[in-house]
Amino acid sequence: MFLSIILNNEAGSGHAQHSWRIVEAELNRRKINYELKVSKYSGHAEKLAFQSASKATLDTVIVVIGGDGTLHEVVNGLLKNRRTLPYEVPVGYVPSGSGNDFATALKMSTDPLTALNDILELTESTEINVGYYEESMHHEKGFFVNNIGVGFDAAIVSRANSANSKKTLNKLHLGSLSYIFSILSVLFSQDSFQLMVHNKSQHDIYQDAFLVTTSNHPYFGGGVPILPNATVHDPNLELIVIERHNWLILLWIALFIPSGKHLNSHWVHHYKSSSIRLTTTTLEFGQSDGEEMGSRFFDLEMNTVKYPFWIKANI
Ligand SMILES: Nc1ncnc2c1ncn2[C@@H]1O[C@H](COP(=O)(O)OP(=O)(O)OP(=O)(O)O)[C@@H](O)[C@H]1O
Repeated sequence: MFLSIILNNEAGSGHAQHSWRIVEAELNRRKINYELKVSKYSGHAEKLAFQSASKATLDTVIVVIGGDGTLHEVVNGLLKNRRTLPYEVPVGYVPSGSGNDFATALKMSTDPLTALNDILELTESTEINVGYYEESMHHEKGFFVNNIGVGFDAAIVSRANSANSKKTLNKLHLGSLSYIFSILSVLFSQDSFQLMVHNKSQHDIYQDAFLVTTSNHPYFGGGVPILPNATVHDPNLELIVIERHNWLILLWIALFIPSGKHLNSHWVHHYKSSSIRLTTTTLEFGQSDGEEMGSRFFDLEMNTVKYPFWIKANI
């Protein structure tokens, strides 16, 4: 086995650096062949993944050390170039981010040594469903391992990334504080919007959509089981639409999320389908696996594709 490692030192407010030190020592101790590529800027891991896969051999595994955002970039680098690459190089993962929703969904260990040993012990890849989207307004296509959100969760991502305090809090390893401030400020300031959901022959219009998330598995926002029955092994995607009438109702719905009973609420709408299309009539924030899509009109069509992962999925 040859490991092509893609490391994002910034992930998990520096936690990935700590993971790498442990992984490096173990690889050297066991005399495993590897190369290291370090992501130097946002979007770089996508290019690095393409480079690694372009010169891969049949025994290559690309190992991501980072968070959901780094995994997202690597998967995009491989899947967007699927037709030109010589092999479908499997993706291994040492979860080292802040949220680690993909790892939570697959019940993967977040201990770097255990995650590495799981990779080294495996003898074959597992095919997992990954989300695919086409956004017609901007002629944009891409893949997601976790979810695509329009509205509330995307506004939080945008607010957290632009908060002046973020860099200072990250340096103090208090990045999650800037996230909490962002949730509270978006909860009170974000307006509801008009949304159309097209699901096969069904067309629904919501006048007061607030949280609109299409997911490949249960978790978003760092372990919140928003769609408890979704799974990466099912080619169907799940969509949740939460309407906003007042913030007290939103808090009431949030209280039921841990038990999964929020799905029974009058203001919560749930879809499960192999293909989902969403359109908005106002400018809204979007996010894909926690990466900003910007504020824009959306005409978003989503489905899933399969890709081999070198991951010991415990589900
Ligand atoms: N060298 C780099 N310097 C700064 N940012 C980078 C670098 N390489 C990648 N990035 C960006 O870092 C961001 C954070 O990475 P990632 O999402 O993996 O970690 P995280 O946010 O801590 O984890 P999670 O998404 O699981 O909460 C991503 O938006 C990615 O695009």
